[in-house]
Amino acid sequence: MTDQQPVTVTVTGAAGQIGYALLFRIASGAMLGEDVPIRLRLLEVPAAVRAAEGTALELADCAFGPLVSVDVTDRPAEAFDGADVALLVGSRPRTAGMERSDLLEANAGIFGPQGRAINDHAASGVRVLVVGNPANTNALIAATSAPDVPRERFTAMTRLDHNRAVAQLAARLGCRASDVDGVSIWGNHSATQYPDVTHATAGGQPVPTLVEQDWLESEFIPRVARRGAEIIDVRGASSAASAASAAVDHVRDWVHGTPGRWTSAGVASDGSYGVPEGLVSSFPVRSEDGRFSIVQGLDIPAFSRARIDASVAELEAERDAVRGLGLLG
Ligand SMILES: NC(=O)C1=CN([C@@H]2O[C@H](COP(=O)(O)OP(=O)(O)OC[C@H]3O[C@@H](n4cnc5c(N)ncnc54)[C@H](O)[C@@H]3O)[C@@H](O)[C@H]2O)C=CC1
Ligand SMILES: O=C([O-])CC(=O)C(=O)O
Repeated sequence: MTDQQPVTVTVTGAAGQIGYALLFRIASGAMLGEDVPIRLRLLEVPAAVRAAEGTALELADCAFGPLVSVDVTDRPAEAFDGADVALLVGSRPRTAGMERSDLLEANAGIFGPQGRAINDHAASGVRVLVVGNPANTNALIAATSAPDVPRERFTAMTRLDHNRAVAQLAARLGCRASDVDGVSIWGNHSATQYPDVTHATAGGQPVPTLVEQDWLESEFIPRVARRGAEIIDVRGASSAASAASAAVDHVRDWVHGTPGRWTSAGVASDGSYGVPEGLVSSFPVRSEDGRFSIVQGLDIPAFSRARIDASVAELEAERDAVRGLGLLG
């Protein structure tokens, strides 16, 4: 028996494909540790509550040591009540004929109310990871709707992009993913993102001395930035298990730290590297004492500057579109 208080983890979109890959990892202890009791709260739309209840039955059947309870609801206030960690996965996918502004508006209708529910009901130290696309702007909407929660507690997932970049480098160099450090994802979780190896090392060697610039420009950067589309093309559905794994990595590192290395996450900009304050942009980050901080003092060559600026311009356009719809307060 453990006398530790259970940690409440809320997952939205629990009946979706990422939810199905994510919940079992969380319940097994992969995210917070095998000795940390977990209370799961699953939020779904009414039509998918029964499917989420089916997943809850399967979670019970795994007899995971850390899992204390699973509750399923379609009410955000109930789902986020006392939440210590909130994984916002459920979102409105883009469908045929939908303009980008329609997509932003539909998602604001989800992430605005969920942000308010987090503001009003979550635990005071809540940590929020937005996975549902467009993740960065959805995180901005949720954070804006939760004025009492510090901005730093709202993050967007670019860890999948980071992991993809690390994996591509490891494959190219014939080393293990764990030998690679110092990769940075900048900007938006979209095709404009900039996977940056300027400061990366592999087995302690600077990556720029190990790979050709031409490979970086013509293969590595577009491959990482368009990997989501490649998965959809080859798999016939968007990435799910890898996205779930990245979400587990993101929260685990946020809670337990990144001693001696760095990773990437979408965090509220403090103006670092010329990214307008408040935008939720991906940066290289370290995690210490339960907080992410942007890695400071990196040299940004002109090649990188142009790519960071292009992705940040897209984030500004998304923010302005949402603001134009009257959705940012
Ligand atoms: N940031 C990243 O790196 C990645 C983000 N994604 C995004 O994650 C999201 C989820 O992906 P999948 O699980 O594959 O989608 P899915 O369509 O299989 O599941 C989404 C689930 O969300 C639920 N949902 C919709 N509105 C909701 C609401 N208001 N409250 C609670 N639940 C709600 C739906 O009923 C559905 O069960 C998508 O937006 C996808 O684009 C996917 C891969 C990577
Ligand atoms: O591209 C998509 O729709 C899913 C996604 O965000 C990714 O795999 O990075």
